[in-house]
Parts: sequence; C-alpha cells; structure tokens
Amino acid sequence: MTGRPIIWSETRQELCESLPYYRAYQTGCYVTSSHHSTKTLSTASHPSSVLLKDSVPYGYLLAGFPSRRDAWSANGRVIISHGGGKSHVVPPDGDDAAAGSASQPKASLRQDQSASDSIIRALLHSARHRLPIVLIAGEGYALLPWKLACGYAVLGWYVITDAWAEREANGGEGDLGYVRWKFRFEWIPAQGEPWWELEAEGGGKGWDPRLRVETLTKAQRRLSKKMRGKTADGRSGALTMSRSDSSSSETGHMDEDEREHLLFGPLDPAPQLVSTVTITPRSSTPCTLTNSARCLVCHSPSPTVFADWMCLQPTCPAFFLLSTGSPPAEHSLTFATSFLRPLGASLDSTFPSGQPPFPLIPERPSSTSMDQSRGLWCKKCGRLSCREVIFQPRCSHCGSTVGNRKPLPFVAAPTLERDSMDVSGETEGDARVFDPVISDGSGVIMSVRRDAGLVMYTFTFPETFGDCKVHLVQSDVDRGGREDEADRIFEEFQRLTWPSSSSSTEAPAKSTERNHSTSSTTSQSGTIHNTSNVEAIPFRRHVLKTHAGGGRMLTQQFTCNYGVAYKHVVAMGTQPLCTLTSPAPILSTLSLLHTRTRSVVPSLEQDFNELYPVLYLEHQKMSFHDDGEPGLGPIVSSLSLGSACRMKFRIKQKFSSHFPRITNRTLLDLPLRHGSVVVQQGKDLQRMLEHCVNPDGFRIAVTARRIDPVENGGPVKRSRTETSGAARNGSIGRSVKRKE
Ligand SMILES: O=C(O)CCC(=O)C(=O)O
Repeated sequence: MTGRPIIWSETRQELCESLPYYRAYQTGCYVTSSHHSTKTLSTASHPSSVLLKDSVPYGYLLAGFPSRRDAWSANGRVIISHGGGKSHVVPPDGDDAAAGSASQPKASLRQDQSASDSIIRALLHSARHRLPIVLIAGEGYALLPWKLACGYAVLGWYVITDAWAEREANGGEGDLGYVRWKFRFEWIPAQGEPWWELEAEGGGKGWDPRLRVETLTKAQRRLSKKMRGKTADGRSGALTMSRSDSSSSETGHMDEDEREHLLFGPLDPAPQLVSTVTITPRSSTPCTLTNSARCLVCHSPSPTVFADWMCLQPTCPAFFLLSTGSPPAEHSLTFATSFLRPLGASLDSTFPSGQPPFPLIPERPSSTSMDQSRGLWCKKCGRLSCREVIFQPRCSHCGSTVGNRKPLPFVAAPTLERDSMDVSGETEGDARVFDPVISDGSGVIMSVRRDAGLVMYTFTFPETFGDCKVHLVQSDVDRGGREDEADRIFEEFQRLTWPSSSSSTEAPAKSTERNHSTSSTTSQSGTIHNTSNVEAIPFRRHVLKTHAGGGRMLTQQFTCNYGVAYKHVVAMGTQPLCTLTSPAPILSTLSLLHTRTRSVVPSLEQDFNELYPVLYLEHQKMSFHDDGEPGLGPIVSSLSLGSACRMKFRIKQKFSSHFPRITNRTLLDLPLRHGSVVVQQGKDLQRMLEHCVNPDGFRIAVTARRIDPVENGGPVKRSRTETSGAARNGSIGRSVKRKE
C-alpha cells in the first residue's frame, strides 16, 4: 500500500478554500445551514411531531486522536468514529484492544454528549436519511494504517449506517463515565474502489510529496475523471452505478424524490452546497442498517455493535448495561464480528439518481467570473492550492498552472444611483438610497455639507471616544456630479493587474465592455490588456507571519504596498511611491485622496506617504481590525472602487465595558459605493474602534496613511532593486493588527 491520494493538501486553508463540501476551519465536521431553501417534509401523518430544523453535514474530517473503540476496518470501508466536541486528549491507557489503538493517546470526554449537540444532531440527521457524506483523513489521524505524508487527503463517499450512544468510563471506581455518540461510516461501492487500493506504479516506492515531486499515476488519472463526474472518454456525465438494489429505502423515512431534493435541491452552483431542511423525524432512533435488536425496557432498537448486545439509547434505564444489569468492563468490550463487515452494494442506493450528488474534485472557476477566490485542484499531482495570485495561479506542489490561463474579464465602473440621504434606511422606488446605520444610543451625530461638486457626510463620535470623526466624501450625483476620476482609476488598476495575453479567446463578461484609454487595448473578447511597459500592480495574497494554528496561512485579500515599508503581521515588501516611476493609478489615487481628505480636514498638512491597495474578488471581505501602529498619523483615508460595500465601525471588546449604556458594539455602518472616500480622523479611532469591510462583489480599495518611518521602527526602504521582482514579497511589511 503506497497511499497515493487523488485530492490532497498540506494546509487546512487549502482544503477549506478548495472544497465546497469542507469549509470547517475549526470543527471536524462541515455542517451547513446557511442555504435559503427550506422544505417541510410531510407532517400530516405526524401532526403532533416537533419540527426540527436540521443542517446537512457534507464533509467529515478524521483527524487527531481516536476515542475509545474508534476503528478503521475492512481496509477503510468501515470506519467507526466519534462526533461532536466536549473532548480533551489523554495519554494512552491501554485498555481498548478492540480499537487496535491501545498505545495512542485518546480523546476523552469532560461531560455527556447529547443528541441535540449541533454536530451530533446533524450527523444523526444524515444517518436517518442516509445522506452520502465525504470523509477526509488528516495527517494526525492515528488509525490510518499507512503514513499519509501530507496534511489532508479526501478519502471518498461514505454513508452513516448506524449511530448510537456509548458510555465512556473514565477509570475511576464506580464512575460510569460520560455519554459519547458514535457513528459507523461505510464506503459507498458505486463510486468504485478506494484510491488507496490502486496498484502502485513507479516501482512501488512510497508516495511522499515532501521528498519529491509526485504526479498522478495513470490509474489515478482514470479515477480522477470519475471523481470529477466525467465519463471515461472525458465527457461530463453521471457516474454510473447499479440501481438494481433499491430495497434499502425501505426504512420509509424519505422517498427517493425527497432525498434527491435534500441532496440536489440546494446543490446548484458551488459553493452553495448547503441546505437547511425542516424535517419531521419519524423516530427518535437513527437508522440501523446493520443488525439490530429491540430493548425490552424502552422498546427502541439498537444496533448490534458489541459481541454482547446492549441498549444504546441514552435515555433508557438499561442504557449500556449488560443483560446481567451491570456495566461492561471496558477491556472486555469487543465489536460484533458482523458489525465491522461491509454491507457492500446495498448502500449504492444512497446516491440519489445513481450518482454522487456533486463531484469530489472541485471545478475550476469560470474564466468569465470574478469569483476566483477559491483554491484550486491540480490535475497533474492532485494537490489543492490556495489562489495566491490573481493571474495564472500555480500548484504549490508541482508548479503546474492550475487556474485559468487568461486574464480576468474587465469590470466596468458601476453606474451610480442617486445618493439621496435617507437615514431611516427606507428605499424610494427602485433607487438605492444612502442609508448609513447609526446604532441607537451610540451618540454618533451626522451632518451633511455640499460643496464644489462633492457631498460630505461627517459622523462625529461622542467625546468619550476622544476627538474622533468619520467622513464620507463622494461626488454629489444628486446634483449631476460624476465619478469620472474614480472610473479612470478603476480601469487603470485592472489594466495593470491582469497582464496582457494575446491568446485570449474568452467571451466578454456581460455588460462589462467599454472603451479604454489609449494605453490599453481591448480584445474582441472584452478583456483589457496591459500593453504598456509600466510595471504591473503586484497584487497577491501574503503569508501571515503570526498564524497561531501552525502551517502556512495566507491573508484573505490580494494586496500590495507603496511607500513607507514597515513591519507587518504579513510577509510583504513595498514599492516606491515616486511621482516619476509609480504606476498612474497609484499617483491618481493619491491625488484624489489628498483633495477629498482636505475638503473635510483642511488642516491636513503633510501628504500621505503610504498607499495600500486591496483587491477583493467576489466573496472576499476584510474582517474587523484597526490600522493603529507606531508612527501612524491621525488621518487614514481610503478610496472605494467597483462594487458597493458596507463598512462597519465597532468598539473593541476591551473597551466595551467602558460604555455600559451602549448595547450594540457596532456604532456605525456605512454604505460605500464606487468613488466614495472614507476619512478616519483621530488617533483614538484606531485605539478604541475597529472596522471591517464587506463588499457586494469585485472591488478595489486604496488606503492612504502618513507614517513616521522613524517611529515605526526603521528608515524608508526605497531601493528599486530591493523591492522589485521576487524580493517584493520579502520580509518587509507592516504591523497592522489585521484579523484575516
Ligand atoms: O476596503 C476598504 O475600504 C478598507 C480596507 C482597510 O480597512 C485597510 O486597508 O485597512
């Protein structure tokens, strides 16, 4: 066995960004409940039943230490695992031979788990309705019988055949221990053989991407086609499976259509893999596909998990007691032989319509969409990589191009709607009105001024926050104003961000075509090309230096820096901010920011000396953070380009107790649109408040600051050679406390 996975990653971020069915950074089970579609399954026959709003678990991670009696059996076709939290890791106790892991540390409980705990409830829901679920193994999964040699690997499609509760004794005398829920997962044969059973090629040497570049073998490539939902000849199509045995739907919980809806209904476009389903449970007992027997005390069935049958319903007085009425000795508990044997083809009907509900291998994003922020799967080696650069991202393992080879489509500046102020947040007709939200009791006061074609909204914070103001300055579109300069800057940024490509043949993105300035050309496809010799804007995602979880972690957004170079939680370099050599959109932005900032803060004497452009692809945002750092001047000013967004200001947690009468920490929620300039005024603003930004779609923001380089800890680095090419993303960065 060489263990050559077909979908694998080194970091959790690569896994979670690439796989729409596994976005759980913290928990071991990806449960989703965010989908808008809900469905109530027939309740007429159960008028008194309680409606449960259940989430669907899509991916389950086998990682870390097993709990007692977890098992990897029949070469991974049967897996017994524990769900739900409330555990901590304890050293080996050697009393559980059945799990074959007596020498491993184990996850031990601190309190009872309950069927209503969110993850357990979702897994029970999955078991009841026999929903396919994807299992992923992590490097630390101690029961894997071979060395994984990478961080994570997708195993394949499983179904939960049984769910039950056990008592997990802690070893103390008379101690009954805590209730632990367990799940039996079984491989769904219709998907084919597990990849770890493929014949080894290449001399049978162990797969180890940490030692050498590994590429997929022929057999793996064949299997990967299936995992992409492609037929053997490469066409897109359903995975075939035998539908001859459909008898397993005889639990009567849900008919084929209902299950199909459950799985397919919400599955339309990735990443919306999610479903919130309102279900009337027909029984409090999860489905049991293996042998079961009924308890004489509670009359509920329990699966025959152990050689000695016990009632496994935690509410029953006979729960986890032998027929003698006494609890089993931990070391004498062994699995019933039949329980670890696969049920095989009878599970194939758990794939609705005869095929997995979605391909295991994620699709490449469409070249005409700005939703490019996801991770990518490499068809050469199977590695999942985060998209680190916008154009031509490469596999982090073998270096192959993994994204689209073409520049992204050009996005035209949005047509501006009227800004009429409406503090109540109501809309007039179809027009989107300016609707800042000032939270009740915040004491924030708004004033409006119009001058020189601009409209200026000023939000003054109460004195207790020091002398703080936020200004929003934008063209007065209600009085015929336009954002021509912002339009130009937005176009220029894109021209210098997507490098030229003469081979582009992509179709134009709808309503994005427009005329371009003379320094760029537009292909017939509507793609904008950089034909000048000006250096590209080096947007990329940077490595977070301070990632607590270990492993490589990238910032969410694509960023770069111009001007003062300083220490940062991310490893990034800086570009010179120079009137002769800096790219046109950088200089135009700086000039626009100076003009608009001085319209509300005429006392601004010194110019900004640092610009921080941020590019948000669709679905990206910036979490709460402040810009405070040594040497930061009192004014921070930023320009919004492209999609509209909301920018919120809230009191930092550590200061919330200073304001007992303010119940909502978010004091101000501002609507920004293309051309908006936000001016943050006052040092205390960064000290006491933090802000976040949530864009509606593709957006570029450029923030300007004045930094004292001496106070900030070092001289300004302006050497051209030092900041160009690869060195650009070196260790010089900034010290902003960004929460990515
Ligand atoms: O996206 C924005 O408008 C602001 C970005 C920001 O907060 C920052 O760069 O610190």
